[in-house]
Amino acid sequence: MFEARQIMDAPTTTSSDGGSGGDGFGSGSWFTPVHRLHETAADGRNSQDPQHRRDDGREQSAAADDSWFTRSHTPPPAASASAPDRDATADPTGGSPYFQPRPASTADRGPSPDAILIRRTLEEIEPISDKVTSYFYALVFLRYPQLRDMFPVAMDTQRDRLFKALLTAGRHADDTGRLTEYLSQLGRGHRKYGTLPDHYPAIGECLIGALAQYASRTWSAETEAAWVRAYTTISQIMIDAAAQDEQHTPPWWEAEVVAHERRTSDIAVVTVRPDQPYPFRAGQYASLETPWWPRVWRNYSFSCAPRPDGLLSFHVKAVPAGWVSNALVHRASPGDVIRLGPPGGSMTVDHSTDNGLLCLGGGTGIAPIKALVEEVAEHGRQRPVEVFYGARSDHDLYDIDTMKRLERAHSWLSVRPVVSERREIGAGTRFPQAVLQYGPWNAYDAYLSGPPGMIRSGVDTLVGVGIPSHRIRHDAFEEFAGAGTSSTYE
Ligand SMILES: NC(=O)C1=CN([C@@H]2O[C@H](COP(=O)(O)OP(=O)(O)OC[C@H]3O[C@@H](n4cnc5c(N)ncnc54)[C@H](O)[C@@H]3O)[C@@H](O)[C@H]2O)C=CC1
Repeated sequence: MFEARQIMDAPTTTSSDGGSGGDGFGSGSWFTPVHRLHETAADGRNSQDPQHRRDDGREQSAAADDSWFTRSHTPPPAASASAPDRDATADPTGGSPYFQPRPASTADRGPSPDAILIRRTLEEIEPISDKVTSYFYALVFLRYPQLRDMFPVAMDTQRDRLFKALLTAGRHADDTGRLTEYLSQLGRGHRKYGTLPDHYPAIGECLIGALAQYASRTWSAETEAAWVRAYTTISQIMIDAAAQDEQHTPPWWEAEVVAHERRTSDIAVVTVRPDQPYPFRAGQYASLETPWWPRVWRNYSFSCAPRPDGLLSFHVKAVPAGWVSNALVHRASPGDVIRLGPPGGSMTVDHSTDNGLLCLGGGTGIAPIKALVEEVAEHGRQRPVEVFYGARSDHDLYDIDTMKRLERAHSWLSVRPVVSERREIGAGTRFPQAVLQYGPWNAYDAYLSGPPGMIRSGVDTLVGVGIPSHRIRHDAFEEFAGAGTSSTYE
């Protein structure tokens, strides 16, 4: 058994300003970060202010495992670990040997030695991941009790996020392009939690400690060294992205609720006014924190394109045990102030093509589809946009009036409600398969938003009718993370 603390002299990346401080985080440890986030954010908000401290990795993956909102999934980018022509000087990985692009000839031979070792660990712990997660957090809170305040009081659904994000990053170790994009977004998103570079060594140490404890069959000095290299790179990418972001963006935005419209007993359209300009694109999402559940963040897609008055809207459905969603639907009212994290996701319109847009929105998944339609309208170039709006019942088509209004205003837009469960037996239409009754879709890009099952089945359906997967966009729910159950996201 290898114990993380026995390898304090493991490879480190040091810098004059980034060494471990005397605050108990990673002192004398490894994974030393290069960049230090400034104590005071660009907007003057002090990330050390206990009022404003945010949980470190606890929601590490607002990007990582909250299914649909994880990060927008665009098909695998061309860049990968095997890209032979990568510009080494622009390498955001800091030139780690772990992520060194391999020549195509060797890349073709399969995963790197480190990736093989990491995958073996992951395979061993997968059946007992619950235990490993608990042990990991026990280590974090025991060894670094000062980190406890950064996590929500109740860890329930938050519990495995940080750990899953770390494992996810490890799992995709060889896919440099996607991993860098994922980790950069993760690093930027962590600013709202008050995460500092000095926190990373502590988390890394506990990660290795938990893995060493539970992956005893496959653990070895080589495996440990592979994980250390991986984590060093992972944290460096996140730290660098956060430091860069800090130059021009606040860690979070305060936003006042200016309108709260109940559409059904459990769905509300919430409109907020951010305290300063909030740049985003239609199709993206933001994480929201309410005053009632500090440090609990959930992601919601914007239901509007950027507006001249700067207001933002979200469609929120109160789900069972959904702390944030229930608060937003049943408690929030004009005058309340919530917090917004930075925008995330890449389910955005590609304006470089004239392809039509085939949009599938299921339930509250219609929100970002409406935003995409608005952006196409504002862009001015007429492209066919075909929206299929899936709901279980007529009652659940809570936004059909708005969508139909948009359809009347734009000749290039068609909106088709698809109701899957009707009173009359056999009267419902299957969604998303309903698109098969129309088409052809080969000159369309597809945008999917809704429950994970709908997205999976939608992707299968669309690939089946000939839309190549690189032209199908949706927010990822499994790409870099353990799939959430419907209770882990709102
Ligand atoms: N960017 C995104 O992808 C967004 C995703 N969402 C997610 O959308 C979901 C909305 O929930 P509800 O409004 O309760 O939707 P819902 O459960 O009522 O389903 C909406 C539609 O999807 C279909 N559907 C559901 N599960 C399916 C499956 N396994 N296979 C095929 N079709 C399926 C239903 O038949 C219905 O037509 C939530 O999970 C929410 O997190 C919400 C907003 C944005």
